[in-house]
Amino acid sequence: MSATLISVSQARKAFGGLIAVNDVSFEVREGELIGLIGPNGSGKTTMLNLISGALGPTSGEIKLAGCRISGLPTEMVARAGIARTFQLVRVLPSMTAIENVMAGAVFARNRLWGPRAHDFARELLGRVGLMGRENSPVSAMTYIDQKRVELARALAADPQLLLLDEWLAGLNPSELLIGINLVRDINREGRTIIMVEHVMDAIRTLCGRCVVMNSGVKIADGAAAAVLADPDVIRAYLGDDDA
Ligand SMILES: Nc1ncnc2c1ncn2[C@@H]1O[C@H](COP(=O)(O)OP(=O)(O)OP(=O)(O)O)[C@@H](O)[C@H]1O
Repeated sequence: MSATLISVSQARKAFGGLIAVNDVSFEVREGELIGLIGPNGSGKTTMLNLISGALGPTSGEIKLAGCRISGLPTEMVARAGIARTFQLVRVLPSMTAIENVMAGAVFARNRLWGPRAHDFARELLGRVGLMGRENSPVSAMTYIDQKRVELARALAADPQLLLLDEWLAGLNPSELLIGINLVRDINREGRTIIMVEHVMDAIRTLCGRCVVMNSGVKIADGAAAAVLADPDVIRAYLGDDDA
């Protein structure tokens, strides 16, 4: 069995009186692709924010390959090997696609500069389906293409762990198929992935394992098929009245 890459121990995040993440623990092993799922407002994005360092936990601890990362600033977490995409895309609109991706390479564990960063960024844009669009200003791109740029930028950091926050949301059926294959390929290359996703077909197809949150609490953690058939999980999604 592969080694533990990320371990989340009793992570808690309170916003005033609201406990968005309530003493959640789970581990992800090297090479795994797990789904972090749950109904709206269940704490998934907050969990990603804790892992990426965008937020510090109120209590608890997060370790990457055995080293504590919780409480570190985002740049240091990025440098340690965690990259992410955002639910609402965050690209640098005044820059071109390739400039955005090259900006990601600066945060790589092995920083790349100049022509090497440029070549790598071009290769990554090709991978996400944007070959020939390197010099397009991001502000002139569609939302979906901006998502592609953001994924390429995350990959440019050469992360050990990639966090995808609803990266497949909003894709049409043919784009979804391409997106699913892309995520699968990225994982098969050895990159560990945690994906927050509402597209259940993608979860079923891609994720060996799922962690399920509801109202800040982890309610299930196991093989995707078993978890999605768990009555507690179904109840959480449908609400008590419909379960
Ligand atoms: N910065 C913040 N300040 C106050 N409350 C917050 C903040 N961020 C999140 N919350 C609250 O924490 C709870 C969990 O939100 P979060 O965005 O983590 O859920 P989610 O599972 O990602 O939801 P969705 O699937 O809708 O994106 C929600 O009640 C949300 O309103």
